[in-house]
Amino acid sequence: MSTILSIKNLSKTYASGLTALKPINLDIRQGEIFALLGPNGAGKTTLISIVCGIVTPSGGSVLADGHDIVRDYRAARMKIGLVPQELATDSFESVLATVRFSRGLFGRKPDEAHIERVLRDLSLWEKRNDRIMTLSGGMKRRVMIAKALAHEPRILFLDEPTAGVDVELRRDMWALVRRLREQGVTVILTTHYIEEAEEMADRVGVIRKGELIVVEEKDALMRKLGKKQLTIQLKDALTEIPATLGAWPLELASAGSELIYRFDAKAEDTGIPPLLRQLHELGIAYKDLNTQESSLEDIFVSLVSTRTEAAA
Ligand SMILES: Nc1ncnc2c1ncn2[C@@H]1O[C@H](COP(=O)(O)OP(=O)(O)OP(=O)(O)O)[C@@H](O)[C@H]1O
Repeated sequence: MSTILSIKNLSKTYASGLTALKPINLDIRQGEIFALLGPNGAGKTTLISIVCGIVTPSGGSVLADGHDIVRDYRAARMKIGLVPQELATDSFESVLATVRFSRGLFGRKPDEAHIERVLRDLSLWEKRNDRIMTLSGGMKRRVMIAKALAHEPRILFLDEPTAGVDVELRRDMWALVRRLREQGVTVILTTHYIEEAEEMADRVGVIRKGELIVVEEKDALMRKLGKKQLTIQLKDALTEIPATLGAWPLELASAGSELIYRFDAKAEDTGIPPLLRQLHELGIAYKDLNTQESSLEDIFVSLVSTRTEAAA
């Protein structure tokens, strides 16, 4: 797969002296959905803002579809659509006029068929003559996306696209992002909802304190770092874990009625049969067993917290 966005040694130190990005290297592939995850203040918005020409980098370079974002700003910017975190709301303009205007800003020739397709895709066609200020928050968010797509960008940045939106709109957004990918648009999204990255992303990048600490295929990341959990529902609750089970990484839960065993999902030998045998020998009876895979959220939290400890 070819690279559509190439970020090399990109760094940013704000005038305040705060280093928001340590040198970052990242290649985004044509047509992928890439989720950029990180705690508050990690540098996600700074990274996006540099690529979109809103913030000046302190060092390094970015090529957007082959165009340098500084030297060849206009051509690079034409390739990129940005849906920012904040909604630009109180406009007296109609939806249609606003979206048409956005296209014009990039020097694109009018294309009513394209604008109609975008508005229909976002369920905004019926509202095209409404003034933006009269729309609901969810509809305004759709307008922001329509504006970002008006000039037919090849790379779309969505900064926290579903923050504060209802479940229905979130599902709609996910469907839209998938349709965009089918049309060949590359999507880079930041999100605090790890579930969203788990659902949508082909690859995941984790940024922490201005440093990209992980870039991986989502499935590989989940396989590699994923743990499984076996929950053993006991017939009779325990007050403590018997000392003879001390060698096992066990935890008591639900007031002693559940025994939790975490194991490496990729290991050949899970350790479950000997554990169950030992429970049997100790006369600890159980009524049910179930296993669960750790979510991307568990992995993310453990990645970010491990690094916190390492940095401390
Ligand atoms: N204009 C600015 N001047 C000085 N420091 C800034 C500026 N913009 C951001 N920062 C700082 O840079 C760091 C990274 O901020 P950034 O907004 O990129 O993080 P983020 O990962 O997008 O966070 P969030 O998830 O909260 O949006 C933060 O410490 C922030 O306070």
